[in-house]
Amino acid sequence: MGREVPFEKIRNIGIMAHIDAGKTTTTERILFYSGRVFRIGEVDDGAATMDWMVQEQERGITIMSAATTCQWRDFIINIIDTPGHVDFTAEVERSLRVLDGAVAVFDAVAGVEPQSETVWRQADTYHIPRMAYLNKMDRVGADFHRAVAMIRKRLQANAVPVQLPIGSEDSFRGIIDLVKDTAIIYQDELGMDFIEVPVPEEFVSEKRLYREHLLESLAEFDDQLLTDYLEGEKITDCQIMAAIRKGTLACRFIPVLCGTSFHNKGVQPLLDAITNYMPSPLEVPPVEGKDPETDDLIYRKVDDHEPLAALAFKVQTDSYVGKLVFLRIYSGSLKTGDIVYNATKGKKERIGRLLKMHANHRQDIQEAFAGEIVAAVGLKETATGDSLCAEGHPIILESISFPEPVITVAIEPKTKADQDRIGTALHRLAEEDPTFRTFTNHETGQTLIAGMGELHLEIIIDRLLREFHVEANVGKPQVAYKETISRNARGEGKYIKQTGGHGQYGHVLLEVEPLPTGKGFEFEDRTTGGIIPKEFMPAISNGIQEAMDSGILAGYPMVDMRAILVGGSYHEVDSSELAYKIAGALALRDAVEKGKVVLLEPIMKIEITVPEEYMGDVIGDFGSRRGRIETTELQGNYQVVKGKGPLAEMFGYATDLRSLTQGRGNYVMQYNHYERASAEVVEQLLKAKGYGFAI
Ligand SMILES: Nc1nc2c(ncn2[C@@H]2O[C@H](COP(=O)(O)OP(=O)(O)OP(=O)(O)O)[C@@H](O)[C@H]2O)c(=O)[nH]1
Repeated sequence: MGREVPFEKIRNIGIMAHIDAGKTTTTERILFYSGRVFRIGEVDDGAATMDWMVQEQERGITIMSAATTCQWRDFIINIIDTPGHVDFTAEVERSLRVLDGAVAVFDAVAGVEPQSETVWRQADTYHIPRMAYLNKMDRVGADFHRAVAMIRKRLQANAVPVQLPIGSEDSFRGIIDLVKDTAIIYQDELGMDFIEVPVPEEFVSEKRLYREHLLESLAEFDDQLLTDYLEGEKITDCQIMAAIRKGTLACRFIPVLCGTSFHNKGVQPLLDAITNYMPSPLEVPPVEGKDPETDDLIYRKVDDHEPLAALAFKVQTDSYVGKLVFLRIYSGSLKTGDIVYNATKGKKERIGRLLKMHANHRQDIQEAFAGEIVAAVGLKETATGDSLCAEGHPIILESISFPEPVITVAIEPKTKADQDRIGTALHRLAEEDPTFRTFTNHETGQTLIAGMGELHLEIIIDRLLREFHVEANVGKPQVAYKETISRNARGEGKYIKQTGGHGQYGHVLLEVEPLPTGKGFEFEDRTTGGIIPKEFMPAISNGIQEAMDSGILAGYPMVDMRAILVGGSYHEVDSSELAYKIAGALALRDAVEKGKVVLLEPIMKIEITVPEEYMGDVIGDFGSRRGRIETTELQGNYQVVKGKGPLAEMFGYATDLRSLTQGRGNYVMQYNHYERASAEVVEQLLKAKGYGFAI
C-alpha cells in the first residue's frame, strides 16, 4: 500500500496561545466541524476531547500536548494542542520543533498577553510561519483593531487582517472575507448554518479601507500584484491568496482572522485559512542532521523514497498500550514490524504498532510516510529528542533543547507499598517529561523531584497518586541550586588497603577546570605511558560524577566542570574498579576544596501587570526581592513591568502581589538562566541548612 494523502494536502500545525485564550475550545470546534467528534465538548464541563487527562479536565487547562489528526475538505490536518502555562513551555518547545506552521490564538479583549509573547519568540527562533486568530469576539470589550495593533507593536509582526468582524461583543454575527470581498453571516447557534452575502452596506467603507491595506501589504513582496495594483488591473482572489501564502510561508506576513470559538463562529473559515496559508511538509526546508560517525552535515528531502529520518518528540505512557512514542517522519516511510536504528542511542529497535492519534481514540495503521505525525508502540529505548533512521543511513537530527528544572521538593512515600511503587512511577514520569527529574539526596537519603515550577510539580504529585496509586508526603518547594568551581585546581585521591589477602589499590591525580554554563560534565584522560590502564577510566569518571552529584559546598549537584586525569598509579594485583571509583571521588573532593566552589541560583524572567496606582508598592517590593527591573510600559491603565529576579525570593509571590494590589496585579514567571549567587545569599543559605559558617 502506498501513500494515500499527497504531500500538498498535509498540514502539520500547532495551536499556541496564552493560557485561557481559547486554544482548547478552538481545537474542539475544529474537531467538531471536521467530523471527528459528534458532540461539542466544553472545557468548562470538563468534557473537552483534547484535554483527556483527568487533571486537565478538572483544571480546565491543557497540560500535555496531544497530537490529533483530522480531515478538512480533502486535507489532513495534524494538530498539536499545546499548553499555555509557562511551567509547561517545554511542551510548547517540542511541538514547535516538529510543526510546520502555527495558529496563534489571542483573546480579542486582552490582545497580546505575556505568554503569547514568549511563545511567539520561541516560534521566531524556529522560523515557523504563523497566522493569528482573534478569538472571543463576543466578549464585552472585544476590540479587533486594538488587538491587531498590539500584535504589530508588541510582537513586531506584520499582522494584517484578511477578515473583519461584523459587529462585536453580543452583536458579533459574521465575518467579512477581505480576499473574496464577501461576507458570511451565521444563522444558528451551532455555527453549521451560515450564508454568504455581499458585504453589508454599513461595512463597505471599512472593508474598502482594509482591503486596500491588505493589497498594499501584499504588493511589498509580490511584484506581479504590485504591477497590477499600480496599473489598476483587477486582482483576482487566487492572486491574493497566492500572495498571502507566499508572504506567510516566508514569515513576512501574518494573516489575521477572527471569531468566537465558544459561540461557534469563525472556525470553518479558520480551517480554510489553515489549508490555504499554512505550509505543506514540502514547503519547509529539508531537515538537517549530522552523520553520527563523521559529524558531517546531512540533509534529507521530504520524500518517501529517501532513507528514514524521524524525530521522537514526545513519550507518553498509556494505560492500554504502554509506552507511546510520537514521531515526526521527515523522510522515508515506516511499517509495523520494521527494525529502525536509534542513531542517538546507537541501538536497534522494532516498531510494534503504528497509530494515528485522534483526540479520544486511536487507529492502527500499517504504514506511515514522510511528512506525517504518528505514534509508535514497541520502542523501548527511545526517548524524547532521539532520532530514528534506516539502518545503514544514520542521521542525528537536531535534538530538542529543554530548560533545566529549577525547583525541587522532597517526597516521602507514606507506606511500604508506596515505597515499592514510587521508583517505577517516577521513572515513567521522567521518561515522558524531559523537564522533570528525580534523584536521591545522598546525604539525607531523601527522594527529590525537580521541575519547572510549583504547578508543574503539583501536577506530577497528583499523577503519582491517580495513575500510579502512590501516596506521598510532600515537602516545601526548594530552589534547585547548583554548585560549580570558579578556577582550576588539582587534587589527589588514594584508596589503598593492603592488609593481608587481596588488597585494594586506586590512586588518582586530578585537575579540575570550570566549563561554560550548561556544559555539564566532561572527563578527559591526559596520562601517558599506561600509568593507569584504560579499563579503569569509566570507574574513575563514575566516581567523580557521583561525588559531583552530592555537591561539596552545600549538598547541591556540581555542574559545568571538566575533570582531567593527569596522573596516579597502578598496582598489578590490588587495583580494582571499586578502588579507582573511590579514588576518583576522593580526588575530586580534594581538588574542588582547593578550587573555589561557588553556588549558582536560578534567575527568572518576570512580567508583572499592575494598575498604575499600585506601581510604587509593587516596584518597592520587587526590589526587596532582589528583582531587577528592565522595562516598564504603560498599557491602558496598567503598567507592564518586565525584569529578572531570583527564584528563591519569588515563592509565595502570587499571594503577596494579590494583597499589594487588592487582587488586581498579575504576573508570569519563567526560568531564564543560572547565575552566581552573592556571598550574602550563600551565607544565609548555609545558615539555614545548619552549616552555621560562611565561606
Ligand atoms: N466568551 C468566550 N469565551 C471563550 C471563547 N473561547 C473560549 N472561551 C472560554 O475561555 C476559557 C478558556 O478556554 P480554553 O479553550 O480552555 O483556553 P486554552 O487557551 O486552551 O487554555 P489552556 O488550556 O489553559 O491553556 C473557557 O472558560 C472557555 O469557555 C469565546 O470565543 N468566547
